[in-house]
Amino acid sequence: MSHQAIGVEMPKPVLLVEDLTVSFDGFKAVNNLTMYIDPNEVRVVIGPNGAGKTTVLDLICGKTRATSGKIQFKGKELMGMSEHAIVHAGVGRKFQTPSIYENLTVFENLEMSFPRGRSVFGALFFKRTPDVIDRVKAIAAEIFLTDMLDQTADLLSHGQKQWLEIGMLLMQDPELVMLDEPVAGMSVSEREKTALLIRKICEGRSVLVIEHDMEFVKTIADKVTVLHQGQILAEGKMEDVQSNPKVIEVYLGH
Ligand SMILES: Nc1ncnc2c1ncn2[C@@H]1O[C@H](COP(=O)(O)OP(=O)(O)OP(=O)(O)O)[C@@H](O)[C@H]1O
Repeated sequence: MSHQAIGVEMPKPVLLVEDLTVSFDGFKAVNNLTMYIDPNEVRVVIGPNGAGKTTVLDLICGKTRATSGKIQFKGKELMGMSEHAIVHAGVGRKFQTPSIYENLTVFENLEMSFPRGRSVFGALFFKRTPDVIDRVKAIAAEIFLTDMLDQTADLLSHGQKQWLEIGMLLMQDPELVMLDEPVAGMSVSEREKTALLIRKICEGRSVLVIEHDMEFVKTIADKVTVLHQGQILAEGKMEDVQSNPKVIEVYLGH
């Protein structure tokens, strides 16, 4: 038997985070964090308030500079790159606060996020070509807003605005999508649809989500990482993490 036949082929992680630390005036908000995210994986980061979850996303998207460690995306080091270059490399992030244009239609909001529409010249000479229209329509269908394409965004419900923002990220076809508390403030039915949406968008890309709603986490997560005081307390399948006594003590038991 050859050696190759013995080993099981592991997927190469899309995102590799190793020994990541950020210190704010000596306080380590993220402390020696190592995690790997696979292609097509939905990873959910949970943990108590102040555990460092948002800071991890800030570090990956270049908003905050790490003190030390590695962040590699598809083999490319992201540390030291500008936020813009990180987006360009294929990492999209949705923040908690919406950044849609309320007085533009759903169509226009999506259209503006098409990569060609983004530079000054792109915006000036932007043409509503069939490929743009097709892409806007395809994304609108994914985010449940086909019937709202001609409505201005201010008429959308809170949940629909959140979907629109996810749609604007998807227009750029990122390979890693990061979502910070995507279902906060949503109704039960909007949560269910958001879960479907996340399970759909992880086909062909990876999704990293911060979430507090455990019922929602159960429905979307391939794997869960529990953060506590900037470090990983536990990691694995939701069932295992949920029954982990350490996790119950610091987080789920409260
Ligand atoms: N720029 C900063 N300067 C100083 N301290 C910071 C900074 N950013 C975050 N922190 C601190 O780092 C810790 C982790 O914060 P972070 O927002 O990442 O936690 P979190 O797990 O996302 O919490 P929550 O669930 O409340 O959103 C907190 O104690 C916070 O006050």
